[in-house]
Amino acid sequence: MTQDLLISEIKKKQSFLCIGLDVDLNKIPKHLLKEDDPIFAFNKAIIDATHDLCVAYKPNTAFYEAYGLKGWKALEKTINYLKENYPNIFTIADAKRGDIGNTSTMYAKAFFEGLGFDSVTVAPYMGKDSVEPFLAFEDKHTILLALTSNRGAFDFQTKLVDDIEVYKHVLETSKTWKKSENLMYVVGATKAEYLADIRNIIPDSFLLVPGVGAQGGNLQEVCRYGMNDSIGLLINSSRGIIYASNGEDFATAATEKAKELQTQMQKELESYS
Ligand SMILES: O=c1ccn([C@@H]2O[C@H](COP(=O)(O)O)[C@@H](O)[C@H]2O)c(=O)[nH]1
Repeated sequence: MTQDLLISEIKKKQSFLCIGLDVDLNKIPKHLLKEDDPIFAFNKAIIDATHDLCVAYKPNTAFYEAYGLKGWKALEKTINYLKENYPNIFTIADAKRGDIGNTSTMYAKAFFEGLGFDSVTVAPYMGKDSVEPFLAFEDKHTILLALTSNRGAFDFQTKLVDDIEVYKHVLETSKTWKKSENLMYVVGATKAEYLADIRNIIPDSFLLVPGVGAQGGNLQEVCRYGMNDSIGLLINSSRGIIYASNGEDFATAATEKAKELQTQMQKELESYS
């Protein structure tokens, strides 16, 4: 999916919401556990109930890998369901991959060709030759971890190297890589105070921003410092939407939570334009 199509969907839906499909069988409604494939049944219901309100879905692969072959099959069914029914929705495999070049190529093939995701999250730690194999894929997007939402982000990402924070090195250096136009970046909503500096380095890139809701990030603050002329933001919420209720009404409860965020996003879009 091209970035232009993503931007036009954001404008059409007045939403830059990404919904995280982090399925935990201990948290989904009990009545779904008797389905053949409870993970897919849950995802299908959530997607059908929320697709009008969001522009992206982000399954975190850990939640599928944890259930072995059944989990991986549920992930495949979920992405196929999205592609067949809602082809204009942007899909993100939150897999945080990255390895030596030939291995990265295989990871990229697995997520872009095998599963058909539009994008995958990648860790920058192993450098240029570990990321460029992902960037080589046409109309696919590599979402590089820049400044993450967790406390551990301060262990390395904000440390100074040559008087510059490591996450700034990641942003500056990655801009020099081949096909860097296919890059987007992860910046945690809990790090909104860093967004002005980040926008000085990468004014035009899309940011995937997890950490609103359960992690305490503030949507308005993220918009104030992170939005650009093409909006440039995908704000993710996972648990806050998909586990709004664990009863029979879980899908309606997810719609309501997604609607709350979409309404706030619409207000931000109106005040920005
Ligand atoms: O910096 C990061 C990078 C990734 N994540 C992932 O996003 C979701 C957040 O889920 P919530 O339930 O909305 O907190 C989850 O998959 C994380 O692994 C992140 O939180 N921060």
